[in-house]
Amino acid sequence: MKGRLVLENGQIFTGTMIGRLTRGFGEVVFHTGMTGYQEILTDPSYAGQIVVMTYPLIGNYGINPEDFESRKAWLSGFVTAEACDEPSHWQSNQTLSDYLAEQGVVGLTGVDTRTIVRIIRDKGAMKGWILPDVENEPIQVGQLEFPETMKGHVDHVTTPAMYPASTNGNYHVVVVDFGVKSNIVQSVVNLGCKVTVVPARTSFETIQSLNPDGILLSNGPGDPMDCADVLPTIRKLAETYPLMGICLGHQLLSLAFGAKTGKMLFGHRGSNHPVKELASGRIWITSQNHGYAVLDGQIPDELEVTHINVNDGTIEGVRVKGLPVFSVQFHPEACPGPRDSELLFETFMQHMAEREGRHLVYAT
Ligand SMILES: NC(=O)CC[C@H](N)C(=O)O
Repeated sequence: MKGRLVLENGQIFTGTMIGRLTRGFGEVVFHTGMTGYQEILTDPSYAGQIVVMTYPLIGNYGINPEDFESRKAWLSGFVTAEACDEPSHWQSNQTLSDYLAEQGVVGLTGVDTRTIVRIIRDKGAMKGWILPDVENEPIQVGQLEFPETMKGHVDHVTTPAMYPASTNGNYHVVVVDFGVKSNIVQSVVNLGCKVTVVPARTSFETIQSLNPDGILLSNGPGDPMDCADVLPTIRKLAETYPLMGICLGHQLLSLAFGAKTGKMLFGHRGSNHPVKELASGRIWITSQNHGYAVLDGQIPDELEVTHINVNDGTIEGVRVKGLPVFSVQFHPEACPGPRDSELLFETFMQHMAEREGRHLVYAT
């Protein structure tokens, strides 16, 4: 079945529908990863978005039971130049299209993705619809509605109730779930931590009653200012415990200490974004997925910028001066990779150990 991607600016792209043959609406963004589509499909940060893959062949290693980042696909649509229907990988048990269909997500393939990327790079991320072609009826762009896409997603994707992700370990980490990728949880479990995942709007008192050694603020979808109500809690957590923030968690920590965030023209979504660690001058290649950023030039005295993006100079990490509290805009859990910045989880462990006056001891 033929289908179309209709951009808010009136431009229309024709392709073949895959996955669920339905309508999809969202913010149209592009991702430059050659691999990692399974992680993209199941990363809750993409809720409300239609993701266009710039790499021309997607789906060639299929879908496997190991690489999910959450229990389902959250995004509104998925667009490729070519979607492979005959995957080859020893772990694969499903095609991309079958997975999308099972998850109720619409896909469009055979699309001129290069042109879409050029439009988005030029004009910025914009809203769009994927629509099935009904008997070649012309699409009346003027009659389509393009409502707000970046609000309300965190409440949708966060865990409805607190749960233990690992019940023993030397340190107890509470992960505040704004839409957490499972490999963020896994990264602290792998370091031997006891981990409890709590809903996004859990109070300071409830978290305190869990007696944590450290707090991890997760990634998540939408505009960080949509979570403005949690900023006082985050500030209190940061003033009480060692804390690490990732992506949305980084934006929320920065906001809690008085920084400002803003929407980027087209964001960073890919697996090879170079980031400079300012203290060492080292460059890390990182996985990224964000459309907002902490604004430069308005950093309050309490914060220090620790990392910047090499391509465009945007802020990629901050720390709170005098506290064992830091956050990064990129993804140190590195799924699907690269693993350059994984050591940040060990820094977080070190902070928890120092708070206890202990030497860092990994559980065996
Ligand atoms: N991966 C994330 O946590 C994304 C953060 C935020 N939703 C953004 O787009 O900037």
